[in-house]
Amino acid sequence: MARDPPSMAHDVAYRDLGGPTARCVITVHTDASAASECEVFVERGSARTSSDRSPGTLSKDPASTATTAPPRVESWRVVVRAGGSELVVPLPEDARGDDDDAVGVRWSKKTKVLTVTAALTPASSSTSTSDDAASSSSSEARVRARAEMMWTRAGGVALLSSRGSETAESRAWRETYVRERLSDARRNVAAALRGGAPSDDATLGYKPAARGRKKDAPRAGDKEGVAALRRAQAVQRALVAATAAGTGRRRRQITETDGGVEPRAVAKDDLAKIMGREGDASRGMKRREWTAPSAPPPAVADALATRVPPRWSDLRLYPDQHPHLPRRPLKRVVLDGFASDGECRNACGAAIVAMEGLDVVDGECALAADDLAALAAWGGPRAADVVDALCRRTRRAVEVEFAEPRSVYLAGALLTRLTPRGGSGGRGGGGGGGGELDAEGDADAYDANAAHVDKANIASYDYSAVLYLNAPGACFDGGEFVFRDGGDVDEVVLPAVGRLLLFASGAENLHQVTAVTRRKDARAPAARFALAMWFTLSLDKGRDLDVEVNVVPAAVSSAPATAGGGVLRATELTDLERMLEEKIAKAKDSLGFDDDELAKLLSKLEFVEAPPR
Ligand SMILES: O=C(O)CCC(=O)C(=O)O
Ligand SMILES: [Fe+2]
Repeated sequence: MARDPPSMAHDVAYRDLGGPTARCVITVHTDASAASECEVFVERGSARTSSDRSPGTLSKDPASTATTAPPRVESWRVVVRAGGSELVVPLPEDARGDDDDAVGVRWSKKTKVLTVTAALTPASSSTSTSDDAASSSSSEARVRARAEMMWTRAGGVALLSSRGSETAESRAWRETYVRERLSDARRNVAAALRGGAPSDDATLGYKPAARGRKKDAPRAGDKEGVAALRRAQAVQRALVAATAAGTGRRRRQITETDGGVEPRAVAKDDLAKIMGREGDASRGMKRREWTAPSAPPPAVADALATRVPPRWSDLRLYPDQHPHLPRRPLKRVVLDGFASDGECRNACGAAIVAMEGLDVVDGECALAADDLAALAAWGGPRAADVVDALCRRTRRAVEVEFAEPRSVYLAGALLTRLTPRGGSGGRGGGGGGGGELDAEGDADAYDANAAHVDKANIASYDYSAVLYLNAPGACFDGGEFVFRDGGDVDEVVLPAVGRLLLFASGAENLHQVTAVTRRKDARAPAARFALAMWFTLSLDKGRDLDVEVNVVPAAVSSAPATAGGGVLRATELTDLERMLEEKIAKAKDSLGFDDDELAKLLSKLEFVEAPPR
């Protein structure tokens, strides 16, 4: 039966972000019934020919998004098509998208609202006369060198080979990456320094150092919610006390051959389910599987029996204490080869670039990775693509591994970078109970090294997943994941490139991460990268990866900045240098470089193209 073409009411808002950049938000209300009915194009130039058109089809599968190299940009407009309707939103004559800019597209099935977000700079600030070209070119080299240094300092060591030297592959990748992401870094640094820290406004809603842990915390007025969380955290404290590190704890290295769990090939059927439409069933994914303790340590059991009201089944602690609830699996799983080396490198690179300008607290920098539009704005479209694919694959792995018949939703994702903590180790490793709530329901700063229960901090978390993007050795020491079980056993999982760790988020999985340290002979700063993901069975607490689409069209990437094109202006570069200098000074503190070391590094690096070896 023929349907009327969907209607498309829309409005356009421009927001000044300070400096030369403005944000354009196009909100389209449509009665299209599915995201797949909508297409979004960014059109460049005045003529509408196929070569002028960079299609960014809003589809369920980001990989299917086609790209054509856009021509030189004169003007541009956004075209939205749904069914038989077409909406053309011309952007102001004097505006153009930043080179390499990310245009975010978000479709909400619930509200049928399509949001297109783009950052714009006035055309006048990006054109330059040919007189500028020469100075532009040498300044660009300087900025490149600085950007590369920043990259290295920020953790580019992730890409070193085990011998401590950079691999040819990673060098090629880094060079491309730095070139492609220079403008992102520039924007990030500018945003970061404008107000000390990036504001919400400058980051498409991305909250820099908020670890995502508070988003589900009850408000001060929500007495019951606060009380429930306090009870949860009381148990977390009891668990931490009952398994306190120190005397007599035994370490079991789960991922080592000696005394560990034997890895086995993942069955073909499971592999096909986990990889989904990504195919590639030829990859050598291996699984280790073992169990979490089925009962709490006696001291905790006592505390539960006397202090915890029965209705506190919210935390769904040990399943055998709550027989009326579905049994939660006690399984712990490690999947090796879950992500490819390339995916891990890209995710690391995304983290490195997107973390420019973000706060580092006790050596940890965390970046919300579940808001793809924000991630794209910070790390570039490729960042969003790779993280999106990894989250979707992880969701499938959770379903397969835990034979979970219910729908599993993504509740949160963080890209994390752990570097050595300053001073004498601070609060690290002592088990302070990460992210505790105060009376108002406010969480303390999360402490990456404290023993904690994920569900005691965010009640809606049901499954936890950590994908390791780099490994100890060349890059860092320490940074082990430790399950702190009753019975005096510590079960240790070592990070490895592409290794995924899965466990249920409840109290049977008290865990912590040991401090990241720098090797004595290390030539580069230590940094441990991971993508942590949490899944929930509550629809209203998570994002349905099957329904909601949050795709950044690759279409908006454009030609790399060239001196001849006059894309970068000397005045802007001077600003950038100053900003980078400030950033370096900040990095100095967090990475523990002293002034001499830094001065040496700076003098060496001023005009070179390559980072230090
Ligand atoms: O990075 C890791 O290995 C685990 C991090 C973690 O436990 C968390 O973020 O909740
Ligand atoms: Fe955790």
